[in-house]
Amino acid sequence: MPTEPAPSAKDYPGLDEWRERAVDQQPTWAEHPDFRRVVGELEAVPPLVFAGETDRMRQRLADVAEGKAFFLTGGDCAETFEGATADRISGRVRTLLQMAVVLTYGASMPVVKMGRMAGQFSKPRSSNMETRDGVTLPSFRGEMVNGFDFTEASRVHDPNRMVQGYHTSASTLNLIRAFTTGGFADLRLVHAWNKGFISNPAHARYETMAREIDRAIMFMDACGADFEALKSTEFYAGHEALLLDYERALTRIDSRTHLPYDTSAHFLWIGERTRGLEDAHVDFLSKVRNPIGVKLGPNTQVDDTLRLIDKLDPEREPGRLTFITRMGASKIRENLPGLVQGVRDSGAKVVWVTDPMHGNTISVPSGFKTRRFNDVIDEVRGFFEVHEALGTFPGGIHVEMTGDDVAECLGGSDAVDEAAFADRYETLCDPRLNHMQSLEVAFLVAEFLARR
Ligand SMILES: O=C[C@H](O)[C@H](O)COP(=O)(O)O
Ligand SMILES: C=C(OP(=O)(O)O)C(=O)O
Repeated sequence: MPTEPAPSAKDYPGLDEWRERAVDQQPTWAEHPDFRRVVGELEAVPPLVFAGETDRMRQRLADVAEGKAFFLTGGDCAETFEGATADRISGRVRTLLQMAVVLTYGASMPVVKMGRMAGQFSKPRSSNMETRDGVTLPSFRGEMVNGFDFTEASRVHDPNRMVQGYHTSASTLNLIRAFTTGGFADLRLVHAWNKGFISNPAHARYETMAREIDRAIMFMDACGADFEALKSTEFYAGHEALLLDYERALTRIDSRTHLPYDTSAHFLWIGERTRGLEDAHVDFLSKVRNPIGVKLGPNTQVDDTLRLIDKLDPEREPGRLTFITRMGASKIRENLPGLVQGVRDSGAKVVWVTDPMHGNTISVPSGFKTRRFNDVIDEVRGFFEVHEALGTFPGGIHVEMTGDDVAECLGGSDAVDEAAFADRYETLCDPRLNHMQSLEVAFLVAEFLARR
């Protein structure tokens, strides 16, 4: 509860130092006539999350760092404003709840659940420009920056989109909170979460597991157990902290601790393309109290990880820092061990998470970007093998997924093939696992975890 008025973030020493550093992947909107007004508006809006919630998440992640819990993250590659409907949000939340149940039941381990949701509206891109049929326009950078339509007007970087991003995040988060605390996430509804999804092998396997959970609950009920704890669940929101104008404008000084928190989400991560040690993103996130993540690609050196730890987690606080590795299936077994070993030997307690999506993107001749389900699984398997060999804890998984029956990643036991892309490829950026592929990944991870 607030005790005394908190100072303004503007006066917090060092919080704006990032402005003097190199900053990559940003929109070109500083000269836009609405830019200053929009930033002022965002500096005045209510925070999206309470600082105390982010502290609680940091504690939960400290359990992951100690090997006592598992960290599950999933959601769209790029959220869309139009996609923030009750059906779509509930589909993603239900799928994540199902994945979490599979993991909790299969591995007897608490799961920290986070949606790449309520803020995942900006994207780093390989190229600033996109050319189609001889016409070149700025690349799509997420709906908080510009539009997906390939027209000059739509591709303009418009700061007003940040306000729409904030409001869409607020309504998404509101529904997530309603779902996860208002009865929808009650573990006794474990069957109901499966309803409405297309019937398939993973769906059937989930049904069988849900029946076992039902029996266990009935048994506990007969023994007089108290089910209060089953009625709701903690669910966190995170996104890539890419747009520093937005993240800084939503940073508030917490009235309890008098420290800065980025209140746009509970958890923020720095992408592979913007994790330069002396650069703006690392500097800015080093100043906020949220639990934070850094994506690590295949070229990461152990020295990079140690220097990131010094900068982002100087107190070596378990739960503060998560490394999200995205090496690619063919590289993880070679490149990950040195990093894990170096970090372990330094005494730092970070959370290790695998993102088996971003190192496995391919393009097929028809032009679609996709990922092979087998590569995704192979990277997850490699992640578990490396940690097993080193005696460290494989702390979590981070996937791009949706509750919808899309066809964007190839394979799975109800095999998606390229022909299906024509009708069911919906992502605006990178390909996501569909509902069934997501459940399949969860069953596999549960098996790997249980085997430990
Ligand atoms: O999600 C990650 C990146 O934004 C994405 O992979 C970039 O894709 P691009 O290489 O097509 O720009
Ligand atoms: C851009 C992303 O990933 P990476 O930084 O690993 O490329 C992402 O997760 O959306």
